[in-house]
Amino acid sequence: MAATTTTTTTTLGFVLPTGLSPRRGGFRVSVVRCSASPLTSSTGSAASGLLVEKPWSSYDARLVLEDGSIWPAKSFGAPGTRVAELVFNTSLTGYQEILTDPSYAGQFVLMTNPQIGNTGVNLDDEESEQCFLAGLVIRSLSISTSNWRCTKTLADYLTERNLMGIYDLDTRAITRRLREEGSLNGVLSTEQTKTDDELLQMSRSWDIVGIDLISDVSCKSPYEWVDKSDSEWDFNTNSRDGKSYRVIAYDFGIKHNILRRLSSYGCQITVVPSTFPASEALKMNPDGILFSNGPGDPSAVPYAVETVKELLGKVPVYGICMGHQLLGQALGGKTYKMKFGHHGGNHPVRNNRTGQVEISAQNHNYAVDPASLPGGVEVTHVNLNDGSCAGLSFPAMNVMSLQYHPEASPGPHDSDNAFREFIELMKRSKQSS
Ligand SMILES: NC(=O)CC[C@H](N)C(=O)O
Repeated sequence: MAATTTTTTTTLGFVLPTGLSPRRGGFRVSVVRCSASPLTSSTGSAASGLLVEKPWSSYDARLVLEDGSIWPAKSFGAPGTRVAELVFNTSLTGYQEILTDPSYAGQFVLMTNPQIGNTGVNLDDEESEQCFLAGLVIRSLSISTSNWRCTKTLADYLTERNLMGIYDLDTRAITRRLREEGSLNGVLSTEQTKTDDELLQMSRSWDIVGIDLISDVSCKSPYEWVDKSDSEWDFNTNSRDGKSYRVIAYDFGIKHNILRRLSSYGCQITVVPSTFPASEALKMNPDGILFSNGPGDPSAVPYAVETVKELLGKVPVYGICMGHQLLGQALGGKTYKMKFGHHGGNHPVRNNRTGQVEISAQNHNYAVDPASLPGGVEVTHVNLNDGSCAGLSFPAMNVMSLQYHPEASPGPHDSDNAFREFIELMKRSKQSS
């Protein structure tokens, strides 16, 4: 496939057919073929300083976005055709944790870090048993893999898990487009028999909004979780009181590091499916309940909101990400879809109670609208990039929640203290009962 068949270069670095010009909010044409790689030449010229293409790699894949742009690329995972929503992630490290975060179900993740794959993959950095995301989009795949924990290359890992991955496309230009136009649906395909128009129609006739994605990623039956964080990676250990708390964790797509952190803080955890009845959870006499992260639209899972409502006020609860959004709704608030969401390990959040700023790990496309919340519900944390709600508290019902990821994995650990706050909440509630 030719990398470029166009004649007009735009300021964003991609090229358009003659006579076309880009404009904010979309394109006048239905199909625009974009430059695959402005830095790479398939003919190769060492003298001109350009990278020389490897003879064995070719542009065998396409990413077709719903705005009509087409991005030729090279595939390094499984073959096939997948439709999903494209989001960009600004984390510099931790691609394996991102690949195994179930909250990415229904999405292609584009990494803004230009080179991925350097450290390969290992058995320790998994955040769930499976990869639920629809595919990985990167600028450059590292040609060498080097890490003492590495057991295989990223390409082999994706292929074994039947996951699509593409590289050698202009991820900066695509990221700018997502920031200007908002998240876009797209189709990733290695099938040469499908026309650009067919793929474009596929991307335009699919929508992530309104779909229940948590039922596919949640566990099917309850289980006990005992693993703690590896002592080599653990920190903050002085703040633990050594007491044990019984916690039920609703699995809407839970990341393992949430469970490891709770366990390290002294919790005995039973993980239950998203459909587990509230009455059954209460019969287990927990000290607290955690509502986990999870993929997709929080207003598409009313049954989960009902479960949260039934538990409110009966036992201390803690919501993380999807769990926070479900709590927001259960308290009477509304959630909305953000323009392009927050995905990365560099999001500043202000804790309104302490005035301190935490750099946090985030991954969400929806948020709770603070104006829709009833009196008594306090916005405890604010995302400093855009002022959106990043945390809630409703002391009258022992509720606390965060829109972001105190468990990091990947990302900074500034917010780990939130697990201790949940322990304090359970302790206070136990003492007063
Ligand atoms: N990490 C999560 O829990 C994601 C929450 C929700 N699915 C969103 O995209 O906003």
